[in-house]
Amino acid sequence: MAEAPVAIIMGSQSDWATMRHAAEALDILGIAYDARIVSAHRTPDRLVSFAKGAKAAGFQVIIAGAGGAAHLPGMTAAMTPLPVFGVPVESKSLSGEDSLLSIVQMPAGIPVGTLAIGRAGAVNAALLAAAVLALHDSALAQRLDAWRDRQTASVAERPSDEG
Ligand SMILES: Nc1c(C(=O)O)ncn1[C@@H]1O[C@H](COP(=O)(O)O)[C@@H](O)[C@H]1O
Repeated sequence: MAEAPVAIIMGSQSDWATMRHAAEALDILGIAYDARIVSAHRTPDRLVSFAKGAKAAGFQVIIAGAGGAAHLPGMTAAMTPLPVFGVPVESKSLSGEDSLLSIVQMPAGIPVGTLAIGRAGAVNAALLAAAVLALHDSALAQRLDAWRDRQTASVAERPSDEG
């Protein structure tokens, strides 16, 4: 079994600026993860070996971030029974709409849980991964509740000039 229940994979080093927000959210929740660069286009053999072996390696959830022609989440989902959450990384040319559409429009039968473009999507992918793991981990469920309580408490009732 892998020591980390969550794999964060991304198509390029350049995606880490976005995907590190997923990693940070997992850190806050005390969830171990393994972050790797895997590209359906540039490292296809690495993708096949990772995706086919992910369950046997002990991963329980996969977060996959990619930009542009973002085939990574869908191709990963095609080769593993594990839940895959896809994060569209904001691209320079088309602002991430290309990434979003590449990830979200999967054919029936092979699902990818698709998040928002960019940082919000990366954070929410981590929170969804946490929610899945919390179904069978009551201590984590309590940490997740506490995280939400802190978020709620941090929202002021009125706007301030100081921001
Ligand atoms: N979409 C994919 C895949 C894939 O889907 O397998 N592999 C790399 N890429 C994307 O190419 C973009 C540009 O990559 P570079 O910055 O390395 O040129 C990245 O956002 C990456 O996710």
